[in-house]
Amino acid sequence: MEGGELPWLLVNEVGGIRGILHSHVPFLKKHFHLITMKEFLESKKDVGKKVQAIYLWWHKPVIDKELLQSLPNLKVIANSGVGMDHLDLKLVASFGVKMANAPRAVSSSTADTGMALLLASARRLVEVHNISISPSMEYCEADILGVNVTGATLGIIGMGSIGYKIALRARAFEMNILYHNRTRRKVQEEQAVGATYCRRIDSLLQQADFVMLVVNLTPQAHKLIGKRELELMKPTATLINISRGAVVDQEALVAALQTGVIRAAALDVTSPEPLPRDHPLLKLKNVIITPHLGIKTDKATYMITEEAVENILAALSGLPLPSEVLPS
Ligand SMILES: O=C(O)[C@H](O)CO
Repeated sequence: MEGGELPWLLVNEVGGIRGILHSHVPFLKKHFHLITMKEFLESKKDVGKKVQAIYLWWHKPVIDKELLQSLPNLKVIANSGVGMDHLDLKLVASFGVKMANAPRAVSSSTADTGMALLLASARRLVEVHNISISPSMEYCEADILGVNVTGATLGIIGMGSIGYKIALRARAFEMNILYHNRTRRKVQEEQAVGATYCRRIDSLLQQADFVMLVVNLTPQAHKLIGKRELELMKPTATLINISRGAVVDQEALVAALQTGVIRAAALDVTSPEPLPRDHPLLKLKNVIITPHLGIKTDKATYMITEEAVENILAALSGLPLPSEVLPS
């Protein structure tokens, strides 16, 4: 890609599985000279001093000490999503580099993904689709019986902006809503979506028909849901994870799904992603897995790039970043 007077922005690749979408490139090129990781590495890194910003697309490129050392004029890293668990925030900050995420763009589309998984699992959409396209189309009624969403209790663990938007959607489905969050929401906010606060996760797990995980992956959230927590859930309950795979003890989840400790799981995130093709979760009928679909709509992904550009331009002009993330 040819250069100009524009600031240099490093991206993992254009297109491909881990590359920014081709449709975003004209917009990015209005503001930046783009350089891909491949071009950067092929340049024997001597263009490193030109790079002022990195746009992380689906957690790539990997930001390590070696990369940071080879980019002496790097000012900012913008992330294409809200979760920053793939970045060593302290390491990045120690190089004087600012970081930003994209909370504005992600919350509605991620909440939609959560609700889509909830509905699909409740009504066994993948199984019934497979029956519908099978040559014989033979099935018994029991094979397609789902569970009710209307009137069921949804337990949301993690009531940030995504969790709250899930509550808004669940209310329209006439669900009872419980939530757990480190900080309790204001009473007016709870009332607006009809959500009841559970100080203890255990009590939410015991009451919910659907448990939705929406927490950030912090050290405290690692394997937050393990054997003990799964055993607290109702045998008719469904676990939905749109957070991070590591929030669930996957071995315990497989056992719980195989032995009927819980009814089903719908997972947009796993650990690792994707799972090895022989992983037991891929063989279970009561599991739906999607490939970290999260925000992936044409509009939301574009909004993420717009939010990233806004943050990068602010950092390069020495202005406050609209969605700066600081190491805790
Ligand atoms: O963190 C997010 O916003 C999504 O999961 C993409 O990583």
